[in-house]
Amino acid sequence: RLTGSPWRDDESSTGVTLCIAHCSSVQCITTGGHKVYEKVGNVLKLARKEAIASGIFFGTTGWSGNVTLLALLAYGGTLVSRGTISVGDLTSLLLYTVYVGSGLQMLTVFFSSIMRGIGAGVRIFELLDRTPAIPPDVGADVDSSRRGPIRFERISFEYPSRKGVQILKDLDFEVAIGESVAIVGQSGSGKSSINALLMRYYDPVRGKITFDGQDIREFKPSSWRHIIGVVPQDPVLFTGTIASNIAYGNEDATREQIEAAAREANCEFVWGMPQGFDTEIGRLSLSGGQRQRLAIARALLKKPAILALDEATSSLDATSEHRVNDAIDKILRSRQTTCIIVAHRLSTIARAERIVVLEDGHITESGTYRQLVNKKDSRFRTLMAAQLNAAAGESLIYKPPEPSLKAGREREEDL
Ligand SMILES: Nc1ncnc2c1ncn2[C@@H]1O[C@H](COP(=O)(O)OP(=O)(O)OP(=O)(O)O)[C@@H](O)[C@H]1O
Repeated sequence: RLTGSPWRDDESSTGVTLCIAHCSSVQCITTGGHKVYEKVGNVLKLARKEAIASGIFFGTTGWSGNVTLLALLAYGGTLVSRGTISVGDLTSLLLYTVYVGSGLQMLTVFFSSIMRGIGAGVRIFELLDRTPAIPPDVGADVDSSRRGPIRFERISFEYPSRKGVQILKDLDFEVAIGESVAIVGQSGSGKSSINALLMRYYDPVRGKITFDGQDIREFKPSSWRHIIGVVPQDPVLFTGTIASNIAYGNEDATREQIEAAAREANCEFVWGMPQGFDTEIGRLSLSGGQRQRLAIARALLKKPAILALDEATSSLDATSEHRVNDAIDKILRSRQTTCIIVAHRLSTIARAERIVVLEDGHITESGTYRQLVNKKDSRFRTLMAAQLNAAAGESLIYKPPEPSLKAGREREEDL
């Protein structure tokens, strides 16, 4: 209780923090931010309680201090008038009492500040003391120049927070060096979970993932993650310059390397900015497509052995999607990097050399774009029916990317 403050009320303070962080969503969903007022109201109630409690405490101590002084003055005055003590004695006594009293009062203020500090510290230390299920610095280092196939061997997986719900069941597939594989499936089929396992945010319940024949659990997670470039659906930017955002995680990168990665990722918009790579940006100060391309540049700067694209084009408009797909194409064409692409958009999926269909936690279909599209009653066709029909209708308008791969050539004939 002593270490508490209104901000120790986790539910309310987390609610307020979330509401402020996502204020635009809150405003459009609740048309007036009622939730924010509700949460702020809760915090305000607690703050009022705290203010009343400290008001009573400081009021009482201040009042009793003053009453003590007056009593001393009255009693001391009578002693002086009787000649028992001198005026000097009384003055010294009063001064000492004032010093000791104000010292004690400062001690109580200091004490309450310390208690608040301890309260805040406890939360931080609770977090720091948590033992990660996957220690980030235990295991063998992975040489950043190492290349090899990735194998998902009979993987079964369930989230620790949802025991008993199997997300992946006996998942078995391989991605060769430099190959690009698109994972397709219905929403919630477990596509992103495959990436989460690859990144070792979680370990499978059964089975193993191997890289170059070695179980990835033998690698030090921080070192393993260093050879993987990730482009998520909603990339996070940090407050700082564009250059520092691209170089995030690669602090030793030179300006030339940063610019080369930006060029490869089609970040031409950076050169159009008044301060170029030194332009200061915030969390959301670029468009979705620009953020996506910046994330691709960030991933490319690592020269990753594996590139995991997780719905990188799902939320983009046609122009941004085209620019991002073009950047992805350049990577696929170089064949230096093994690519695992989780995507919903046909235009992105069709760029991969091989497509695997994920259903009910395992792979139900695998093949090139052409094989799956031409296969009668294929699951891929059912899943992509709407987009395939739209693509068929627009086949005269839709221009597929430069076919650098065999699969690309096949796909071009089909679209
Ligand atoms: N952190 C988590 N804890 C518990 N369950 C989760 C977690 N993340 C995802 N899930 C559940 O796992 C299942 C698969 O989720 P996943 O995100 O892998 O699907 P997805 O195929 O990528 O979906 P989408 O295409 O909509 O992104 C879903 O049922 C989801 O509710």
